[in-house]
Amino acid sequence: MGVTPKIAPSMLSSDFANLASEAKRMLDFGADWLHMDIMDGHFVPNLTIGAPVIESLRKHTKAYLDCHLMVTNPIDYVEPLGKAGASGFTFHVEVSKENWQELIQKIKLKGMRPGVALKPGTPIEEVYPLINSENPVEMVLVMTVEPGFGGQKFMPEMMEKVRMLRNKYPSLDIEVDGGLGPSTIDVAASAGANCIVAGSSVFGAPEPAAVISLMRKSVLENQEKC
Ligand SMILES: O=C(CO)[C@@H](O)[C@H](O)COP(=O)(O)O
Repeated sequence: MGVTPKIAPSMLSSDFANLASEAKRMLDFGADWLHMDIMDGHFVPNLTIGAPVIESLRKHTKAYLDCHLMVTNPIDYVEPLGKAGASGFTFHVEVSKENWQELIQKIKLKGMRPGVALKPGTPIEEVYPLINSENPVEMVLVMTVEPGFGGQKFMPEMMEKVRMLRNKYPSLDIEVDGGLGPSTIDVAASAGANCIVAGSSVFGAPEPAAVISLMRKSVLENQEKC
C-alpha cells in the first residue's frame, strides 16, 4: 500500500483564542496536517470558523490546512477558502449530489485538493462515482461519528466502509474522523485508513507528541501487514 500516514489534529479541540500558537504546538509535536472544521450551523447544529480565520492562520503557518466543510452550500466557500490559503477542501456527498463535478473542478482551479466526506448513515457506494470520475476527488473522509462536535464515541461499524474503499482503491487517501485515539487507532488503521483526524485524544493528552507518534506507528505497521 503506497499511501503515507497523515496525522491531523482537529483544531476544533484547540483554544481558538490562541489558534496560531496551538497550530505551532501541534506541528512541533509531529502533526502532518492541521484539520480545520468549518461548520455553518445548518448542515450541522454547530457553528465554527470560516475563510477569515483560515486567512489569519495562514499568515502564521505553511502547514497543510485540511478543511472539512460541514456546510449546506460548499460551492459558496470555494473562492473565499482558496483565497484564504486552504490546502484541502473536503465537502459532503450528501449536499453535493447535483453539482459535484463543477465543485471538484472549481476546487482544483483554486489550487486546493478536493475530498469528499460521508456521514455515518450514508452508504459508501455514493462516493464511488466521485472517485471513478475523469476529474476525481483525491481523498475520502469516512466520518466515524455524526459530524458537528468533538469528543464523541468512535463508531467501529464504519470500518466496513473503510475496508471496502481500501480494497477498491489501494492508493487513495482515506481519512477517518471522530473518536480516534490510542484505543481506536488500530481498528481504523487495520481497516486501511491512512489519514487520521484526532481532536480530544491529542489535545487532552499529557503528551500529545506520544499520541501522534503512536497513531503514525499504527498506520505504518498495519500497512506493512498488507
Ligand atoms: O469534525 C469533527 C466533528 O464533527 C471532528 O473533526 C472532531 O473535532 C473530532 O474530534 P474528536 O472526536 O477526535 O474529539
